[in-house]
Amino acid sequence: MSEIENGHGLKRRREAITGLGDALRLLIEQATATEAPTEELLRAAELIRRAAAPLGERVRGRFETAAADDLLGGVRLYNPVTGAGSAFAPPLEIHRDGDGAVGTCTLGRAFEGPPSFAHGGVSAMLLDQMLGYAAGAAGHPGMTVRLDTGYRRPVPLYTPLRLTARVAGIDGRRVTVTGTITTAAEPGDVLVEATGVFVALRAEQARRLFGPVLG
Ligand SMILES: CCCCCCCCCC(=O)SCCNC(=O)CCNC(=O)[C@H](O)C(C)(C)COP(=O)(O)OP(=O)(O)OC[C@H]1O[C@@H](n2cnc3c(N)ncnc32)[C@H](O)[C@@H]1OP(=O)(O)O
Repeated sequence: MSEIENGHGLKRRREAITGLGDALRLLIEQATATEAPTEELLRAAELIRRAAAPLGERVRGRFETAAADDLLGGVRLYNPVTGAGSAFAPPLEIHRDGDGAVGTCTLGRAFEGPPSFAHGGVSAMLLDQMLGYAAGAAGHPGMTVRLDTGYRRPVPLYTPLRLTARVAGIDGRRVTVTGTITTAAEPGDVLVEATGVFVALRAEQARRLFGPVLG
């Protein structure tokens, strides 16, 4: 895409994608929490359909990477957990912390399972990403083959959360990673814990699975 060939164009596009992601997340939050009159819902649906139409005029196919992404550099703006451009992502922000990783996010209404608490599948999704990040950051990237989650206490909505992950063991192609979710205010009180097993792909597997994307 010629408009982003120079660095300035790429920066501007990434900012625009983040801005669109922010707007979509606001929309999802308001649309999930709303008790506005029915007429307002009907009007909003029409407006949203109209706003979506031009975005659909140029789209990428399943095996095409977003022009603003950098797969090998780890930039994935539409990742459903961390992507600033994803309407679906909280988004979870992750950074390295010593030999592990720490993440932060706050979950809104759209992630609700039991009333006023997060859906258990959402907690598993956040932890899968955390554990996978920690495996990669430790130099052992792989795909999840197993994820065990223990739900000790419900995860509250609208509450800053803190997630942790660290590699617990490496055995050939298998990396075992453990992680937790707590509130940011009470990092000693574990709400959810997880243990994941990640398997490094053999070169032939990586080619088979991701060849069409990487070219
Ligand atoms: C910085 C970037 C951050 C990125 C974070 C990403 C986080 C998100 C990660 C994901 O969500 S990945 C998507 C979900 N995962 C998948 O779709 C993976 C589906 N599984 C596969 O495609 C295959 O299992 C795979 C290609 C990964 C491996 O296939 P193999 O045929 O090579 O596996 P194989 O059966 O030979 O097992 C390899 C090793 O793993 C072990 N293993 C397999 N399944 C296991 C399991 N369920 N539990 C424990 N160990 C297991 C297996 O015993 C064996 O150990 P050994 O080498 O010691 O013999």
